[in-house]
Amino acid sequence: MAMAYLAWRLARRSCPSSLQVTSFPVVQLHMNRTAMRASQKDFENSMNQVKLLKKDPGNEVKLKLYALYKQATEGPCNMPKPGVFDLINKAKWDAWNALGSLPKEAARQNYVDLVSSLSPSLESSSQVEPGTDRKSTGFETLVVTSEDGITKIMFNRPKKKNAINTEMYHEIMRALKAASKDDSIITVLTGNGDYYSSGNDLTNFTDIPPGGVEEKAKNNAVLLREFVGCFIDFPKPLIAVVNGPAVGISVTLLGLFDAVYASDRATEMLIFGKKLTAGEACAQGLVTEVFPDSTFQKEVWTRLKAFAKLPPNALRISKEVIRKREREKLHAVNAEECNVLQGRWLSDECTNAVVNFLSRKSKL
Ligand SMILES: CCCCCCCCCC/C=C\CC(=O)SCCNC(=O)CCNC(=O)[C@H](O)C(C)(C)COP(=O)(O)OP(=O)(O)OC[C@H]1O[C@@H](n2cnc3c(N)ncnc32)[C@H](O)[C@@H]1OP(=O)(O)O
Repeated sequence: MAMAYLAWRLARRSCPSSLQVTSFPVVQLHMNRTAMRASQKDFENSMNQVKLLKKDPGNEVKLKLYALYKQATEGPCNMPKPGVFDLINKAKWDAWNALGSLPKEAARQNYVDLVSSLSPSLESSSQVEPGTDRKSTGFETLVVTSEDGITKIMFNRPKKKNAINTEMYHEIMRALKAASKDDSIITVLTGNGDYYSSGNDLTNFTDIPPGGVEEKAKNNAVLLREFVGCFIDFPKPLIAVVNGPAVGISVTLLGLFDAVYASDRATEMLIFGKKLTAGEACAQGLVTEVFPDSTFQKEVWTRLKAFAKLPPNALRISKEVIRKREREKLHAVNAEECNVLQGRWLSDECTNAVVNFLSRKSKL
């Protein structure tokens, strides 16, 4: 973690204005009424599409749809918690409650995204013009969509606060590689639910291979180096839309983004065991701009859509000019950090921290 922070400081030092340089001209746009209606219309279309589904999407998806619908129409869960034996209502309550204070607008968007991911047959009935809104399937832990020149990679483990498990590390790398080659202009990372991400999934440390913990630590270090390397080498403007609290590696990675927009609901950015509010992270240069949660999605996506209309080659070339001066150093710091981490993962301090977290429920 310390070294990732160093990478961030290094990036900022060697290019003090890098956030600004690739944070594009400020375009003052306001959500117009057409856009707001379209969003509500998409939501209504999606509700109709759900009724037309030919295949049962399964209980987990149905619960997600239920929760997002309730959140989008009524806001945060306001029902008393059902008793333990009332299994169905308890599952519904849990799903809704897990969305925390996710804004209605974001819930509506997530509902639309989820519905359009459910069946390829829906796409033909969708009113979206073919080719303007594409969803990549084949991801278990992400929802990846491409629309209006923006590829959106959304962490999609809201019940686990978007903790990054091994599968998600691999899928993020795959999604970034695909986004670097697709026809989108900018790429956005964001989280589904009330968290941006709670960082490394601590259960990653529990699956020990036959070679023991040393082999595990070594494999993790190799993978982590490749993972962070994908962010260092990503060629297009990369934007983080930090919709809620962010922890650990999800925070340290922010230094490698070109712009970071945070909701003021991201009250916790855990770094070095210290909590920063989004405003404090902004003052430190880790976040580009903070928005009130009530207007966060609207303001940020309006801005991003405007960025995506900027000349793509100029954006890429600007990023390359900046990044090439620091790329070598960033890779060197990344390699060093992964070596240090490989040792730290074998320490008693790390084992104790993981065991404490994983056993905390049994202590209650
Ligand atoms: C490339 C491949 C390499 C693979 C591995 C090595 C990579 C190493 C990367 C670098 C190393 C470290 C950097 C880090 O990211 S360290 C930070 C790790 N994160 C944490 O310590 C946060 C732990 N979580 C919490 O403290 C809390 O959950 C919370 C985020 C403050 C939220 O609290 P809450 O009370 O609101 O919600 P809670 O009930 O705790 O959580 C809901 C469910 O989500 C599960 N969960 C949350 N975070 C994690 C996590 N990080 N790992 C695993 N599981 C997590 C939690 O257990 C609950 O699950 P359940 O409902 O009990 O089933």
